[in-house]
Amino acid sequence: MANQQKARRIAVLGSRAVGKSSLVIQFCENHFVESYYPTIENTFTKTIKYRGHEFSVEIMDTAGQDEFSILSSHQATNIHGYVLVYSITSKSSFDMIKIIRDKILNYTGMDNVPCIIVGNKSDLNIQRQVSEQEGNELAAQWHCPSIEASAKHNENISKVFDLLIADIEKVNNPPPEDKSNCVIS
Ligand SMILES: Nc1nc2c(ncn2[C@@H]2O[C@H](COP(=O)(O)OP(=O)(O)OP(=O)(O)O)[C@@H](O)[C@H]2O)c(=O)[nH]1
Repeated sequence: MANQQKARRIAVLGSRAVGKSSLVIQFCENHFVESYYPTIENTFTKTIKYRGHEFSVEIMDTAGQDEFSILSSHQATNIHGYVLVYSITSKSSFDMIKIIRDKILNYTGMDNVPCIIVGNKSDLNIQRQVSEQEGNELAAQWHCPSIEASAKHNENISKVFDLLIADIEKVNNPPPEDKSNCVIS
């Protein structure tokens, strides 16, 4: 049973041109696309190993969101975890992931969902508009991991998906409750 693959669905969301497709293509196909082609929607699959288990992961690369776009049902439901991407060079893209997460929570009716905050384009430090601390503070508020990455330089890209799978598994297989403090009267 240990070798049986578990299927997981991940959606990658964020503003336009923050590097969602670049990040997914770097992860699944190991190359960087310099040119910019706006995405409508694309799905990729990849096997990820996490703690001795193999996960068959379907990654949905979505069109860039703005405050007026509406999540489609398949972007918000039947998804195990979300990669919320902003660019460290764009404060508005950072603000957009807060709007997107609110839309996901509204849509799913959940208080929290497994996700990871990704500050992409970390190679463009000179154009930085969002500090690493701002990303970390938001992650602390949402109880999720955050990471800065560069799809261009393939920095921290596979870590994004490892951390998200870990966050998803925390929800699906929570550690056993510590009953040591139970008092039976
Ligand atoms: N310097 C740098 N450029 C990047 C990086 N990631 C993506 N880009 C560039 O940013 C532009 C947009 O990248 P995409 O991956 O198409 O962005 P997207 O978020 O998928 O865009 P939409 O499909 O419109 O939502 C492209 O020109 C990429 O080459 C990165 O890590 N560093």
